[in-house]
Amino acid sequence: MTGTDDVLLVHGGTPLEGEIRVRGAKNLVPKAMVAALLGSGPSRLRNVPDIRDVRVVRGLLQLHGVTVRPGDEPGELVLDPSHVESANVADIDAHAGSSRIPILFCGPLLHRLGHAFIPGLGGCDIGGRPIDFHFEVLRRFGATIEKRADGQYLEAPQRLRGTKIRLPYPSVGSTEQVLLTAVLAEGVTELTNAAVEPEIEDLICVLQKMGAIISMDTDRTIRITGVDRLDGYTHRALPDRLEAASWASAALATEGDIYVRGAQQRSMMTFLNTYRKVGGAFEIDDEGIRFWHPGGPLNAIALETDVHPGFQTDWQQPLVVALTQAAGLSIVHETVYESRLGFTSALNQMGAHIQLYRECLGGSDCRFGQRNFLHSAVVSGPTKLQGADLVIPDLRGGFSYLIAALAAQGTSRVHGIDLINRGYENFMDKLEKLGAKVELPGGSLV
Ligand SMILES: CC(=O)N[C@H]1[C@@H](OP(=O)(O)OP(=O)(O)OC[C@H]2O[C@@H](n3ccc(=O)[nH]c3=O)[C@H](O)[C@@H]2O)O[C@H](CO)[C@@H](O)[C@@H]1O
Ligand SMILES: C=C(OP(=O)(O)O)C(=O)O
Repeated sequence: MTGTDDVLLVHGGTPLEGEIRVRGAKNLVPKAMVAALLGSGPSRLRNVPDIRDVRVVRGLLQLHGVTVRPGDEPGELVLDPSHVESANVADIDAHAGSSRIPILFCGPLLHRLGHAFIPGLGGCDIGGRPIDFHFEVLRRFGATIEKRADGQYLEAPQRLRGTKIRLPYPSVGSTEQVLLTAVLAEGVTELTNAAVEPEIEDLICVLQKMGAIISMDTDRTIRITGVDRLDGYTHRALPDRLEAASWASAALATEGDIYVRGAQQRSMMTFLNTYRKVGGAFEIDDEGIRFWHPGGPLNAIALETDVHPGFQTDWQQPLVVALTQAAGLSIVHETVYESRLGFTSALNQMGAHIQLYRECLGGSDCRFGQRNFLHSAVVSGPTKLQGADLVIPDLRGGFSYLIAALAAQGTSRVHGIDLINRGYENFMDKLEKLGAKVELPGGSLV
């Protein structure tokens, strides 16, 4: 999607109603695809969504000699790493800036080839997003790292060795870095202060199926006993709890009613508690979760994002749109990323009242409190939203703008909608199914 195709006209004021389906999680599937590099035989990954982050990793894996083809059922990929050793990676620069996943190729490539090149990373612009923990972790395993203008060059002079690591913060990517490196390292690795997001548990399930030995304690400690060889796996990816929560927030903000097939209670418990406190209704069955606005005013709340099992930061932006419709003052404290509230200025243009603060409001002190970052918000509601011209800043901010435009009176022009394809499968078709009045500038209803 390029040029004028990248703009969506949204005629707001119609509740979203109907059923959509979420498939495998954006924050698991690409990593499970990378894990296939560790196997000595082919892997089968099921429930793979057609999103850009998956396409990017597919391209990268193919460049590294992994054959990727569709499997027997829709959404199944077969990944065969038999030709990694003979791959020609000359075009890897073309993948610079495409997503955050290339950094996770380090461990598997170091094990297989003894060297790795990592181009510049992409991902959402919601903070500095350093990768210092990743490199510290890799050094501890015995890798050497050289930063050059075009990216990072890594080498493993000998087999990587298990080690003891304590993360300064329970970073998701760094925990995955440790897992993907430790499984084939010599000896035992003990990781403390690890992230324990459901997507990490699912990655551990993938690795265990491959032959890894990994235990997870209740105190953020993960122990990995390295093995000499891993096989391929067959795995069905856990569903995308972040996408499911985005549609739940859309139901609330537009006063709608959406059944999200595939949504799972277990990975969404914290979100569901918050949804209920705000005044949203939900009903859980074996196949999914129905989310709806039960009528009457919504409640203002105090919300703090955190690592799992806290309120996931990627749930924050879509829910803030619903909070503009709650009666009273809501407080939002973003503690995972220092710059994830910038999207609220466009909501204010639409009529919302959201004030940002540098202080840690409404909860515990976080890493950003004394450092001049606007990372707390006070949302005063309810406010009527009016259509506006909006430019999508990042993935979840972009989905929030779609929700706000759908909840608003009048028409909005939403620019940069292609970014949403990074993490929301077929979102245009889903909007249509839910009765959204959206139109491409050429005039055709989507
Ligand atoms: C592809 C993917 O899975 N993305 C998710 C992943 O991102 P990602 O894995 O990049 O996020 P992290 O959990 O690593 O980052 C959390 C915090 O740690 C900091 N940090 C991280 C690494 C590092 O080397 N140094 C450092 O300081 C970051 O700046 C951030 O403030 O987890 C985030 C937190 O749940 C989610 O919002 C993202 O959707
Ligand atoms: C921040 C996100 O993703 P990424 O880490 O891929 O940028 C997200 O999914 O909201």
